[in-house]
Formats: sequence, C-alpha cells, structure tokens
Amino acid sequence: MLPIVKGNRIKELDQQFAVSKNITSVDLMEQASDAFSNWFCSNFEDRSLSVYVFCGSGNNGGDGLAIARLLDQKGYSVTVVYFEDVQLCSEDYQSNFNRIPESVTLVKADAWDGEIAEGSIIIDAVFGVGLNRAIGGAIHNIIDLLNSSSAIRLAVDLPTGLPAESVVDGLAFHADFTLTFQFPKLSLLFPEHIKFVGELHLLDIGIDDEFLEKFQGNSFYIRKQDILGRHKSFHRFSHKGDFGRVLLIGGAPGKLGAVSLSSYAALRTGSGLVFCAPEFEEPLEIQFPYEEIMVYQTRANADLSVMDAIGIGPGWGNAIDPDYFLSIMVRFDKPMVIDADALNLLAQNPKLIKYVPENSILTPHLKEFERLVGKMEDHSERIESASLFAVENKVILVLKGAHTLIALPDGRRLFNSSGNQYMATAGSGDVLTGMITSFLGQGYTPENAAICGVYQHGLAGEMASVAKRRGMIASDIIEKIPDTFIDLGIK
Ligand SMILES: NC(=O)C1=CN([C@@H]2O[C@H](COP(=O)(O)OP(=O)(O)OC[C@H]3O[C@@H](n4cnc5c(N)ncnc54)[C@H](O)[C@@H]3O)[C@@H](O)[C@H]2O)[C@@H](O)CC1
Ligand SMILES: [K+]
Repeated sequence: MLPIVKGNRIKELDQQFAVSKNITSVDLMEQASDAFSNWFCSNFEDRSLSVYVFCGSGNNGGDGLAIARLLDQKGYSVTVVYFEDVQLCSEDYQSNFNRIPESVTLVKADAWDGEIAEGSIIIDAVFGVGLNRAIGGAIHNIIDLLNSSSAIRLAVDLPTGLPAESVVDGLAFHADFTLTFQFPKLSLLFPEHIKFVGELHLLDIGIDDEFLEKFQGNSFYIRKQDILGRHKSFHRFSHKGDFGRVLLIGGAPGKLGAVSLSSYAALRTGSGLVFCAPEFEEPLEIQFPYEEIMVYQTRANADLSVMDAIGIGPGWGNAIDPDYFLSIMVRFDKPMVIDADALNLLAQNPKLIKYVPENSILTPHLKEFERLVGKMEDHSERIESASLFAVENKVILVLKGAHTLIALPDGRRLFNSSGNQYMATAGSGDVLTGMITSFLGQGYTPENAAICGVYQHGLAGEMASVAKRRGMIASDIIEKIPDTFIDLGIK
C-alpha cells in the first residue's frame, strides 16, 4: 500500500532520494515538473491557451517556474507572476528562475495588472507542503482574485493554504484539479477540503514505493494494485459451501429495502448462500425482491454457528431490545459486520461495546460515528478518534465518506481511492455492508474483507456512474459488482 508520508518529512525524503539516485534536488524538481507538464499537455491539448503560473518563494514556486519553462517549450503562452525577490527564495527556485526563457512573461505580483484573459488556465505554485502559517497580505489578495476567476484552476502538489495534515485555517486556493507528487498528502483526503482540491491526481515522479516505505508512518492509500493479492481464488471443484453462508440481520416493517440491498449485494459479491433475518412477527411470510435470498429466524435459540459471517443493522429499526443484540453477539462470537441501527444501539448502550467480537467491522457514516463517540471539530480529529476507537476496542472501524477511512486495530489508517460523489445515494452503505459480509463469509481475514469491500464498492460505483451519473441508485452499484472482479483480474 502507498505510504502517505507526513509533510514535515518530505524535505528529508527528497534529499535522501536524490542522494540515493545520484541526482540533485533540482533534478528531482525537474522530474516533478515534467510529470506535471505531461499531464497538462494530455489534458489541455489546445496550445493557443494562455497559462498563468503563480510562484511562491519555496520549492513549490520552484516547481512552478520549471513548469512555466516546460509549457512554454510546448507552445503555450505563459505568464509567471512571482512574489519575492529572487535572492530571498530557495536555492532550487533560484536555479529555475535563472532558466526562465525570454518568451515567458515574468511579472512581479505588485506590478501585475490582475488581468487574466478569458479561457485561460491558472496554475497555483505559491505554497505546497512548506506552508507554515495562514495566508495573508498580497498573496491573500491574489488568491482571492484567482478564486473568483472563471479560468480553470490547477494546483501543484497542494492547493495553497492547505496545511499537509490539518484542516485549513483561513483562505485557500480553490483548485479544479490538484496534481500531487507521488502520494497524496493527508489533508487532500479530508471531506472539508473537497472544494479546494477538486479532482485529485497522483503524479509519479520516480520515487519507488520501497523508498517511500522508509518514511512511512501509520497512514496509507489503497490503490487498485493493492486489491488482487488480497483475494482468495476458487477452483472449478469449489462448491457453494466454499463461498460461504452469510446472514444479514435487519429490516423491520416498512424498512425492508436496506437489508434486501445488503443481501443482494452479498449474492453479487459471491456468497454461496445468503440468509436474511428481518424483524417481523411472521418473517417466513416475507417476500424478498430477489428470490435467491432465504429467510432465517434468529430469535430463541436459532443456531448462529452455522453461519460463516453475519452483517447486522440495515433497516433494523429503533425498537430492538439491546439484550437481543447482545445475545446475537455472544452466540455468534466471531467477527461480524455492524452497521446502521446496530451502531445506533451501540451508541445508546455503550456497555454493549465490550461484547462486540474482536476484529468485527463497524461501518458508520460520519453522523453514526459521532453518535458513537461524541461530536468532533473536524476530520483530522475524526481520524484520530476513529483510530483510537479501533485500537481500544480491537475492531476495524470503516468511516464512510469520500476517501473512506479503514482504521485497523493495530493503529494503521487506510484511505480509499475509489468512488465518487454519485455514490451519495440512499442504500449505498447497505450495499457496502453486504459486500464486506460476503468477503468475510468467503473466508477472508476481516482486514482483507474490509479493504476489498471498500475498494470494490467504490469501483462499482464509479463504473455504474459512467452511464447513470447523478441518476445512479444503490442497485445500480450492485449490478456492477461482478464487473469489478473482471476489471481487477479476480477469478
Ligand atoms: N517529493 C516531493 O514531494 C517533491 C516536492 N517538491 C516541491 O517542494 C514543495 C515543498 O517545498 P518547500 O519545502 O520549499 O515549501 P513551500 O514551497 O511550500 O513553501 C515554503 C516557503 O514559503 C514560506 N511560507 C510558508 N507559509 C507561508 C505563508 N503563509 N506566507 C508566506 N510565506 C510562507 C516558508 O517560509 C518557505 O520560505 C512541495 O510541495 C513540492 O511542490 C518538488 O520540487 C520535488 C519533489
Ligand atoms: K500549490
């Protein structure tokens, strides 16, 4: 998995990497700027475009100067607006300042007329990971102006104003696209920052994963290549028992949809047998929209040990006796998936938490999580608190949202890269519960079940949204689950 290196270690990482490859830091800056300009050329093919590059005094500004030179070479008409006298800037900035060709218009910010031609592109290379205070003065005024411009806005590494690990305080650049080097900086994944980050792209600047691992902390980014190796493969003599027998507990009168979606998602994720236990007087009379789903009774002394996995909570309602929930956890006594109304029961009865089987997977959205642990200031606090919860209670906490966080009991924090805004639709979370329960029932470790479930749920959403966009609904996501296996090369 890709390490998310902390901002304050990046300078040291760059230096050590350059030494290990026998290159200079300005060579590494060139590699980064080259990756940026290549991305730029393949996404904005029209060479008659005007490009404005705004450069701060550090190495982010140095990147900007190198990018300006490279884009000028490719035929765009480039203007650089810079803020600081060159002798006050970083060494690599100075090298690149001296290499700016005459064909680039160079103008100091205090002499700039503030005009940006219609249809231009703005590149923000004011500050990156070196930001150490809120934006003020002339830079504040210019960022404000850029944010109100109708031009397309791109940020180099980080939108100016975003600290690498915490939530923005004051003004920041509003990018339509953020092109970050090698790995995402943590704050690019915060929901509060979506409006500043826009579309996030990682640019490979040649630093290999093995080298990055020397600088790894506890945060990682889940990419496509991390998924295949976590899957089990089945052979042609496998029978439905090998694919697991799972039970989804949930659904109450008038609320059968959620648990039906979870059950159907489990079937599409590969479960051999899917049972559902709805909270009805006469559950056996329930007709599910999918006839492959079988009804199970969990009341009294029903044998839960025959199940390979249980997912509990979707549409369960708010009239469940906490002792009944307790009896299910105690009787099953293996990792289970806990969602929705089952999470609310835990929030209302905190004494139950210690009975949650070790390594269970809890899947709250932000509100459910706050019900569980209390109100939080921002996402940075939420991440810490989710991780603490996972470690203290020896569970996996999946905090759903853009870049869903998987907090593991050993303290690692994994951030998802798949999915998009169209997945914010009713029932999307119920689908995830079914998918994770299904993998758990197929014999995956809880960690792998959570990772594969979260990643493929996002991928299925991306695939479904190609044709459906904002019209996508939860069952469209389910229909695309099989395609995610094909896309990832999973048998
Ligand atoms: N592997 C990588 O990540 C690479 C990083 N490079 C670039 O280097 C950047 C980091 O460079 P630096 O460490 O020089 O940091 P920055 O360029 O982000 O900014 C540092 C400078 O800005 C000043 N500053 C910070 N906040 C300010 C504020 N609010 N108002 C006024 N001045 C402020 C600092 O005192 C310092 O002089 C990265 O973001 C990236 O763009 C690339 O050049 C090469 C590879
Ligand atoms: K920037």
